[in-house]
Amino acid sequence: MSTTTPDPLAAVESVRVYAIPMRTRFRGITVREGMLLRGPAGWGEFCPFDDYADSGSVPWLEAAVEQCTGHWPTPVRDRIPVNCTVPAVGPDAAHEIVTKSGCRTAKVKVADRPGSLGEDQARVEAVRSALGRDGAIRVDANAAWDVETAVRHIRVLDRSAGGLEYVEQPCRTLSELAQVRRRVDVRIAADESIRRAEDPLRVAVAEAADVAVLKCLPLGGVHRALRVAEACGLPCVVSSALETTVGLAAEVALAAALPELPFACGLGTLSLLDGDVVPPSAALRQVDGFVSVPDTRPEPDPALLDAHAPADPVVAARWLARLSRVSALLQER
Ligand SMILES: O=C(O)CCC(=O)C1=CC=C[C@@H](O)[C@@H]1C(=O)O
Ligand SMILES: [Mg+2]
Repeated sequence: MSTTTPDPLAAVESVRVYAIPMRTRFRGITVREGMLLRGPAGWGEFCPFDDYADSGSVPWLEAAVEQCTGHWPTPVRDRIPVNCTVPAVGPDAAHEIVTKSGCRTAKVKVADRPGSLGEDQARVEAVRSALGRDGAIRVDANAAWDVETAVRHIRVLDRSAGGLEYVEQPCRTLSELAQVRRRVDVRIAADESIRRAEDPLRVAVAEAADVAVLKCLPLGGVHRALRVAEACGLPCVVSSALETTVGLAAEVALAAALPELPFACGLGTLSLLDGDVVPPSAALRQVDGFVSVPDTRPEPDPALLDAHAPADPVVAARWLARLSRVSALLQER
């Protein structure tokens, strides 16, 4: 017997495509693209990175639909401590990013390319000099190392940093993370191991990591991410997926609702984008290391939506086609 599942986009009233340049190349991205969906509860953001196939983009769509049709859980805090994010830039630029941010925690991208250890050390040293002794430094290797390289580089970078708060995703697999974790004195955080897992609710991350990084858009929404937090049983850090204020609002809602928030969150990322879709007064920008939890939903400014619409119609057509394929997959589930 076949059952008809409802069209996931049935409640969506309109969609807009955006293309916003990045201030600095980040994660290989120079222009952040995505879609905004308007529904009865407000706006949602659908913005899977290019390396997410259609099946991996389904949770991103679930998150967008949750945003524009659902409700947020009750917040337990009214502001979120955040880290500044330092891309793979030179030491002077890294120093300036940290100083200008006012944040007391910095997340530094490392292992951007093979043979980058010397540059990584210089970047981390510059970040320490900008933060002073009492700031916290974490590094993110985005799964670039094998176990031996990870152990060696983590020890070196821990010394350069004068102590690392944690290392995010040093290697690809959970078993590699567990091996590294047994051999270094620095905490290990899992990001891709959770957000790219087939079933994030069942990832046995406890042996492999000390901290779980949660991004609610790739995890299928705020409510699903809260269940992942509970299931993994680790302290959680909420980190953005480089969204505009619309998607960032969901990440902030997650961080606001988590029962415990022992570390700063990676939610100061609006400064990486050269533009936003809401007026500056409503932008979820960090100030002195905190993002305030808003009590209203983000409302894009029509003029900004127009200003950030992609100039090339091929880009909009590509996103509309992606939305339609991913929503068909979601409907099949
Ligand atoms: O956590 C932060 O400080 C900012 C967000 C961030 O670093 C990332 C956002 C999205 C994709 C990424 O490759 C990257 C990450 O790996 O955590
Ligand atoms: Mg990461």
